[in-house]
Amino acid sequence: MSRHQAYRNYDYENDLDEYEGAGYSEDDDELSPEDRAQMATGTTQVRAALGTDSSKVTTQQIEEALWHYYYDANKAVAYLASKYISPKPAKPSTQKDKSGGRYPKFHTDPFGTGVNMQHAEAFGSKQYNPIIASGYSEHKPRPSLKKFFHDMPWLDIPNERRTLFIEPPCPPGGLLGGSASSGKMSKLQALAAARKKKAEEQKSENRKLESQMTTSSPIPTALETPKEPTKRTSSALAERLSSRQDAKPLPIHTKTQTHLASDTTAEHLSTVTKQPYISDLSTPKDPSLDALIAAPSTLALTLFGSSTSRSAPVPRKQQCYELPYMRFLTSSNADPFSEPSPDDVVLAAQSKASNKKLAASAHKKKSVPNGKGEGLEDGIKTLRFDDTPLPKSKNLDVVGEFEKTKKKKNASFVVVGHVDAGKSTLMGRLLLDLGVVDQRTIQKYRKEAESIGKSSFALAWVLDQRSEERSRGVTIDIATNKFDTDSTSFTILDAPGHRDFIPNMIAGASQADFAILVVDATTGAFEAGLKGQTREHSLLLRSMGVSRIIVAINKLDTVSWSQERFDEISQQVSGFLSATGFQLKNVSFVPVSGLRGDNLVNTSSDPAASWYTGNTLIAELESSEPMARALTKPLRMTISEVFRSPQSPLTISGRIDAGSLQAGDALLVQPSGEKAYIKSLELDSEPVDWGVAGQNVVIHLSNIDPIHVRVGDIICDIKQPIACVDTFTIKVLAFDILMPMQVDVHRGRLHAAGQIVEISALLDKVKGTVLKKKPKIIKPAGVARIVVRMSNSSMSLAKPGATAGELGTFKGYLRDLQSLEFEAEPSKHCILDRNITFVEARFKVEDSVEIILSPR
Ligand SMILES: Nc1nc2c(ncn2[C@@H]2O[C@H](COP(=O)(O)OP(=O)(O)OP(=O)(O)O)[C@@H](O)[C@H]2O)c(=O)[nH]1
Repeated sequence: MSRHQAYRNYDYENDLDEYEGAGYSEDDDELSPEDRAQMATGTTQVRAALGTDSSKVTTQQIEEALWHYYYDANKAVAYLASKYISPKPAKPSTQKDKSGGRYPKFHTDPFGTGVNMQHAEAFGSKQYNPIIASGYSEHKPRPSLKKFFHDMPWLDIPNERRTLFIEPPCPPGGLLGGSASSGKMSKLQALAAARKKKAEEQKSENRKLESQMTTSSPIPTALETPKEPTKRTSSALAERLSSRQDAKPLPIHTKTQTHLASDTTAEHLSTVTKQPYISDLSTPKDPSLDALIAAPSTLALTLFGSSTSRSAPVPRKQQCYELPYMRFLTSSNADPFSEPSPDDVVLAAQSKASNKKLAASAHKKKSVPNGKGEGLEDGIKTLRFDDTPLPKSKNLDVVGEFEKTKKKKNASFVVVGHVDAGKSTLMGRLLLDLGVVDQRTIQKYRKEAESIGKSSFALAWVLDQRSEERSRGVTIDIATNKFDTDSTSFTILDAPGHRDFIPNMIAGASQADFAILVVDATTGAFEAGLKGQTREHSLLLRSMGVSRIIVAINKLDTVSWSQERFDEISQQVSGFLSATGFQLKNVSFVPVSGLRGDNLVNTSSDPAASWYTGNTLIAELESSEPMARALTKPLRMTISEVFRSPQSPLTISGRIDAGSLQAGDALLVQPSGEKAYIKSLELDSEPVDWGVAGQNVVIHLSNIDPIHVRVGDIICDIKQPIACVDTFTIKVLAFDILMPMQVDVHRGRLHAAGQIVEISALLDKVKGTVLKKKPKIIKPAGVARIVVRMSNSSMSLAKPGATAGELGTFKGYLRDLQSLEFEAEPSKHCILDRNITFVEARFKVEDSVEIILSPR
């Protein structure tokens, strides 16, 4: 039987019956062998001590006495002698225990009340003795109490040695009842006493003054003398109120009065509130008011003590008690708001300081020759209330500094491809082989992955850090990591392959110099990918201006390193990429196995892979030139993260697309148009003074409210800011039928609803000349110039993990942006609200464009 079953089957009633003694018998109280031995020895000793008198007591009586006195033969003898051998006459009845008087129950409380049974009997309190109540009473002579307790000396302490309970005195006034008058005073107490004395003096002076005023001006104010009470007010109460008024015209807190002064009752109430209702109660004018004053409760007496000596009977009216510590409130501190608070003091000092500034500025203006008195006005305008000091700039020649440094190249690459192509595993393995991640970590990941049945994902966990990504086995957001080779400092941007997370892939691609397109060589998987995200990602890369692609044909171990499979895939992908607009000289193919690490850092040792003699993946990465940096162009940086850091409540990060920046620079955040300052900045977690195009930097901003800064916004040069537009003209290559229609406009993680409002012209694909003006429709593969207008309401931020539904679908792209002209209309500035995105002609700077249109 299980433990649970045992509990279920347990017969509580039966057991409780037994416990309560329904079947109680003497046999149940058998003595232990040790008790028996002690009892036998004790009995012998008692009989010996009693001598001839031992015949007057039974063995049972001896045993009972021994039991009671814990086998102390002497005490048992004394007891037996007094009880049975020479008993005192006429003793109150005694009772026999239910168990035959053999057990200590005789003197103990069977209900656990802690009451000594014999003691209770002595007081004649039958309610404590259930034995008597249950009919077990027995008339037996009992020893006197004194005698009975003779061996308990603590009950017979002489009076002079007894502890006296001394009643605590009334609170003397020290905080928490601490001494205020006796003993040596602390400095604090002395200060408090001095203040109190001073305050009392002042108070008495005030009283004198008031009494003089009352006598000299008999015209009472409405608040000082209540009008006739309304009917609702009882006459007794009215009398009491008026008597209070008469009794003490104390200072009035006008704040409380003004609120309620609209009707008579309110006036009364306001008048009451103004009174410190404590002390005047003790001297009611009318003796009938005694009836209204309740006697203090016991609790009040305990808390506050008696206002007079308790020994003398106290007239009721004098039994009114002050609230604790109220009498220590002096006129100087009776009103806690009568003096400025510490905050008020600080504010006053600040306003004084700013007044000084103001005065100085006004003075300056006044001294200007025109003397038209505009100085003060202008001074107020220019007055800066945000007193955060502006960060100081070192005014460095950043480009010159950058060129002086012999730093490694910086390159970012995005890893894209169909879902489960093996992108994260490939990067995890690369980092392991490069020594960026150690074997122990991988072992740990392997163990953890095994525990959730995903052991094959252990390497992917190096980049997939989120628990959701790990449990689902898919990448959700861009994961970044860094590694260095001899020549270059690389930033990995591992993109999600799942179509639901396309916005995150776009965000990653927008920061990349080049891409690794991972293709799954497994039979069927490559074909599925080509219809899916292998194709889509390639198109997006092209749209983002990424021109260099390394195609990693992965999982070749699953096809026994078949060279034919490799060639077949290479051919198909080359054809597709060239059709998409990539130049094949910028595309390379590497056969790899991410899981086993073949051809990543080291050439494959598998004999089946010996046919490949080309570069490893890392060699291909090193040979890839990052995009040309637009160092001397105006500053442009898309914000990829906004967060709070220990250095600043507003920290942003992103890749500098163009230009340069340094600590202390003023920036403009678009589209909010708000100015900010660079407090400090970091590169690779190290504080630096400056940053240039191509670097991923962390910037701590100051002097701007965080509400003006969002992910996807652009940081730009304050003198050459980016223009915000809502209508723009672009040249597009149509992948689908194109006509005046609703579209989604995407830029990085931002997107906005838009509309093709006009098709200006059909263009020649090669020469770009106009073939037809204002065509109604453009067929797939046609090139056209169109005008797009964005709506002002649908711009939104694509949160990490946002699904395609939230962003609109990417069913097809309207153009290849490589050779586009971009004709933004700066006259139509985006000033409607923050929901309007803006478009920038970035491709003119770096030959890359971030705008994607998708049909709605
Ligand atoms: N046999 C074999 N399996 C591999 C190889 N590379 C990856 N895999 C397996 O492919 C599965 C998916 O790997 P991931 O690295 O998560 O794929 P991914 O492309 O990053 O997935 P998403 O980012 O979610 O699109 C895992 O079970 C890996 O173990 C390889 O070279 N050989």
